[in-house]
Amino acid sequence: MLKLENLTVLRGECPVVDSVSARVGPGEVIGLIGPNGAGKTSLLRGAMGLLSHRGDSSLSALDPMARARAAAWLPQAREIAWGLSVADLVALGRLPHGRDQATRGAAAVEEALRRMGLDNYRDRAATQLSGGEQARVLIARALAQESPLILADEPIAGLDPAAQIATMQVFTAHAQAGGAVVTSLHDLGLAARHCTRLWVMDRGRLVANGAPGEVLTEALLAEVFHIRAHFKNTPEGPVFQPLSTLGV
Ligand SMILES: Nc1ncnc2c1ncn2[C@@H]1O[C@H](COP(=O)(O)OP(=O)(O)OP(=O)(O)O)[C@@H](O)[C@H]1O
Repeated sequence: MLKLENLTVLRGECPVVDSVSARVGPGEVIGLIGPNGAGKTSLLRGAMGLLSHRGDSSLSALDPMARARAAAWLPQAREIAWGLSVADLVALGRLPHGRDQATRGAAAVEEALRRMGLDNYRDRAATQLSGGEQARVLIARALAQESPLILADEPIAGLDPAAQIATMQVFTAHAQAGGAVVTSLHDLGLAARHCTRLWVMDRGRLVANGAPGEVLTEALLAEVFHIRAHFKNTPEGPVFQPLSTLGV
């Protein structure tokens, strides 16, 4: 669903993502983790073809409409400027499908509103919602797009705990229905619990790529995140708790 080959992303003249190669297949929820400035946003934007890059991303070669049908992009900046109703804003996710899918489109919008718990918000002006509510509307817009792949940049930042878990569960459901998600996030506990695989970025490089239990080692947490943490596999899934910072 996504293939990155030696993807190097430039900000101006400066490479901020260094020769990343990775693949995403159906059924995967990839958690893209790493410290501030590690290159997570740049990797996602480069993969979408939104930043100048060297190397290849299977998405960047597509024309914009085909790319939007292949992948929904949820950027980190989530200010809503248009005073549309929530339902109309979520319906914008259908644009890549043109007019010929009007019936399917209405159903997809309803499903997206339901999944993000927005049924009772449909007629509200999106600009008059709280920050977390607006974030849920934008996730719903991405779901309504019905693209097999979702690339999301910190989609759960600013959501309350229930909405964070619900969103990760929505991503899991999307993957289990044959899609895939790549989402950056800073909550390593949610990453460990809800992601099938983690990509760890550090100073522009992909330094680990594997199952949460394999990746979140004491050594990696110290080296990349400069923290000490408690990690335990429980019957309810992995539990991860950062404990203290380490000197850098
Ligand atoms: N517009 C820009 N121009 C130049 N350099 C930039 C620009 N935006 C980001 N950078 C630099 O690129 C590097 C990677 O930034 P990026 O936003 O991809 O990191 P990130 O891992 O998403 O960080 P965060 O967790 O803070 O969101 C950083 O060193 C940052 O300073």
